[in-house]
Amino acid sequence: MIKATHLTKRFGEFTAIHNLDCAIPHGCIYGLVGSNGAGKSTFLRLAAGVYQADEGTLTLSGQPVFENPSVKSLIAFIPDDVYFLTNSNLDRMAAFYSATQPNFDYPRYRELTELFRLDGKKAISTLSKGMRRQAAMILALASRPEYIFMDETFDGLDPVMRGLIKSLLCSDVSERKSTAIITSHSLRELEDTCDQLAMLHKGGIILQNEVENLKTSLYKVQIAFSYEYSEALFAPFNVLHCSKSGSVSNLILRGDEDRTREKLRALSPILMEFLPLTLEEVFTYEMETLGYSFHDVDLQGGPHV
Ligand SMILES: Nc1ncnc2c1ncn2[C@@H]1O[C@H](COP(=O)(O)OP(=O)(O)OP(=O)(O)O)[C@@H](O)[C@H]1O
Repeated sequence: MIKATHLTKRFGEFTAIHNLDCAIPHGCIYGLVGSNGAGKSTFLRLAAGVYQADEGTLTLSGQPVFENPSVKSLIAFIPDDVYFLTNSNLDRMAAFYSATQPNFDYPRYRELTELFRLDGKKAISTLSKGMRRQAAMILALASRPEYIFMDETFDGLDPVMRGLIKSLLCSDVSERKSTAIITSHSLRELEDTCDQLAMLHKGGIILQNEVENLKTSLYKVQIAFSYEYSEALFAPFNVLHCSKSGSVSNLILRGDEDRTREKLRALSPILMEFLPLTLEEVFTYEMETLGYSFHDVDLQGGPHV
């Protein structure tokens, strides 16, 4: 379990992470989505023990991580600007990792190098940005970490590589019960990989939930009646959003779907259709109810509502 309690990090007068709480269970892929400057990298650096919190705590399996080498040795951290030893190649980096990471797995390293078709002898300085990201991922997965933290990992990767990294991450987490935190600007990038999603905004988590709960928490209903009616007809329902055009209303609803269907049917509609929402739509409406606009957080691949 990764647990942050009232976590706060300041840079001088500026508070980058403010009173953040979260609990991430073992075997979970936790997606942290947020706009530029939201605090994603700062949170990951706190989780990886690179930064010390100014207030609050962050623990991995109950242990503080800052200046705690035994806990740090269980972590693989891929920062947004991946770092390698100067004049190094992947094989030399693997030798370095095997000396510092207690679970480094050479057969797995070779398997992954072949899978990614990277030449272990080639100088890292000559690899493309995307290839350097792949190299960092190989080293991270071959380290057999208990915790894997990836900052903007899919940036600069082509769709095939993105798919490969996502599937390797998912199988690693499900087979070994490791725990992953991945960050992105794009909700769409994370939704097919993560078990839980959190929206970070100005250093605080404003919305977090399991992806399955998010997907089923809200639904859209298109409904029409032959008689004159106003939006007051829907007062008994948990309506987050209603728009009416002629006799047809589009409703965004929360609550038990079967019961809602039954109650709406009792109003004798001439048309009634239940439609699923995309995750982006769910975030949009959930954030609206919290007083935020999805557009304020300025995510790439914004909502289509
Ligand atoms: N070392 C630092 N010194 C001063 N301010 C910092 C430092 N690191 C981060 N910040 C500030 O903290 C805020 C959060 O930065 P952070 O890098 O965590 O955001 P982010 O969500 O990862 O952004 P991006 O998506 O652009 O990478 C920003 O306003 C940034 O300027």
